[in-house]
Amino acid sequence: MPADADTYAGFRVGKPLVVAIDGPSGSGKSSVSREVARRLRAAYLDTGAMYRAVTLHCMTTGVDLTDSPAVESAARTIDLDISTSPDQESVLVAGSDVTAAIREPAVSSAVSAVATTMGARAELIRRQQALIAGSGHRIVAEGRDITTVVAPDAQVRILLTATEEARLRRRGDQLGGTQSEEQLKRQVTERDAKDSTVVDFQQAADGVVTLDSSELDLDQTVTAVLEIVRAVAN
Ligand SMILES: Nc1ncnc2c1ncn2[C@@H]1O[C@H](COP(=O)(O)OP(=O)(O)OP(=O)(O)O)[C@@H](O)[C@H]1O
Ligand SMILES: Nc1ccn([C@H]2C[C@H](O)[C@@H](COP(=O)(O)O)O2)c(=O)n1
Repeated sequence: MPADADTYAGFRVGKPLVVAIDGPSGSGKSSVSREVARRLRAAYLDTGAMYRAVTLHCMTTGVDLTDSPAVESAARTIDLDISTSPDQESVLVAGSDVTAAIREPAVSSAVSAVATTMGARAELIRRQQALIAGSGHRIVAEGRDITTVVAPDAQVRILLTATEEARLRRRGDQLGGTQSEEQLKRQVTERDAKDSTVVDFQQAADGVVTLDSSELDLDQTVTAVLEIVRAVAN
C-alpha cells in the first residue's frame, strides 16, 4: 500500500477495522490489545472491565451474586461509563471512578458469577456492540466471546493463548508477587474453568487465528498481532 496522508504505520486510518481478540486470563489480551489499538489509531474496548464493574457494583450495593434475576437487573440498570481511548483507562459507575477497584483480587474471585449469568451477559453484549458501533467500527475489542458472539463479523479475529505456567507467572508478576500460588490459581485457572462453562475461549472458532504468546514478550506479541492484521485486513 502506498504511504500517503491516509495511512499510518502501513494501515489506512479512516477504514473500518474491528480487531476481535479473545483468550484465557493472563494471556495478555488487555496489554496487547491496548498497544495494538494505539498503533492502529483505533479505539480500545476491555469488555472484561464491564463484567468487573457489574460485579463490584453488586458487591457494594448488597446484590447477592447467586441471585440471577438480581444480577441481571444490576447489569441492565448500572450507570456504566467505560473509556474506549487506549490512552485513558477509566471506568466510572454512577460517576465514581472504579478503575482500580475492579482489579482487586476480591473482584477477580467473584466476577465469574456475573459472567455466568446469561441475562447479564446479554445486556453487556448489547452494550459492547453499541460501543463498537459508536467507535465507527474502528476498534480493538478483547474478552472471551468477541470473536464468536460480540463481533463475529470482525475483519480480524484472534485467539491469544499462552501456557498456564506463563499466564500464572505473568499474573503473579503483575500483582507484584503479593499472591500465593493458590490465590493465583483461583484468580486465573479456576476462574477460566468457571467462565468456560458459558463461553468457549480455549479453542479457536472457524476463521479465528490462534496466536500462542508463551515464548514471546509483550512487544513481540504486539508485532505478531499487527502482522496478522496486515495479512488479513489490508
Ligand atoms: N507476551 C507477554 N510476555 C510477557 N508478559 C506479558 C505478555 N503479554 C502480557 N504480559 C503481561 O502479563 C500480565 C497480564 O496481561 P493482561 O492483563 O494483558 O492479560 P489478560 O489476558 O488481559 O488477563 P485478564 O483476562 O485476566 O484480564 C501483564 O502484566 C502484562 O504486561
Ligand atoms: N467478553 C468477556 C469478557 C470477560 N468475561 C468475564 C470472564 C472474566 O472472568 C471476567 C473478567 O475479565 P478479565 O478482566 O479478566 O478479562 O469477565 C466474559 O465472560 N466475557
